[in-house]
Amino acid sequence: MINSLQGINIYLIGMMGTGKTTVGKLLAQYLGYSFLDIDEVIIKIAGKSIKKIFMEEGESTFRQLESKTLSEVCAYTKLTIATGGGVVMKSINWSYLHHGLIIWLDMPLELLYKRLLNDNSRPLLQGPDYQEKLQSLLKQRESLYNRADLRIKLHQEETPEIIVSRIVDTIPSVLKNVKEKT
Ligand SMILES: Nc1ncnc2c1ncn2[C@@H]1O[C@H](COP(=O)(O)OP(=O)(O)O)[C@@H](O)[C@H]1O
Ligand SMILES: O=C(O)C1=C[C@@H](OP(=O)(O)O)[C@@H](O)[C@H](O)C1
Ligand SMILES: [Mg+2]
Repeated sequence: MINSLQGINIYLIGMMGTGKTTVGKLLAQYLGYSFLDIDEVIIKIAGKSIKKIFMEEGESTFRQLESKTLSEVCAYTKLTIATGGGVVMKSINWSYLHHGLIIWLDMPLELLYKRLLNDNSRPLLQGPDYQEKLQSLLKQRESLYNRADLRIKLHQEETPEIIVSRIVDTIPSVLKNVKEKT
């Protein structure tokens, strides 16, 4: 399977907290790929946290940095890339994502609520009504996530290792479609 990927990048998309960053690192190791987290690249470029970028410069500056970073990384190969949950909202970003294989980590809100309960690093979820915010974001984004090449349903807590093995087992079923894009 690894050879038949031919170095094509893998983009993980999905809501905040689904495990894109955690699973992406392990998946990269398994595939012999390098790992990149778009949020981490932005933090390095801006020299501050995502939360601070939102606070001091606003979401639209963050979204511009996100698109710019994505456009630059898609020039490389053999990368597993964890995107931020909102990357699907800008149509230009799809032209970058489509350079590779797009995988949606799809997790029910109930599990996400638990994961994100004590997390204060995600600026869009601050405040006691974070569950409503998360629900409304999913409503806006679900049909966009559904454009992914592959959807991995995470209906219960599973270890990152198990999730990686499920991804790896499912990739061959979509490789033909992906090669047609390249
Ligand atoms: N499979 C998993 N099982 C248990 N906890 C997980 C799993 N994947 C991620 N987490 C935890 O959930 C939180 C969000 O994970 P993260 O990888 O940052 O998600 P994302 O990048 O999609 O926002 C982190 O605290 C992480 O340690
Ligand atoms: O869903 C979003 O709009 C965001 C998700 C975050 O990344 P994760 O999905 O890795 O948490 C980060 O990019 C930023 O806080 C905005
Ligand atoms: Mg992340």
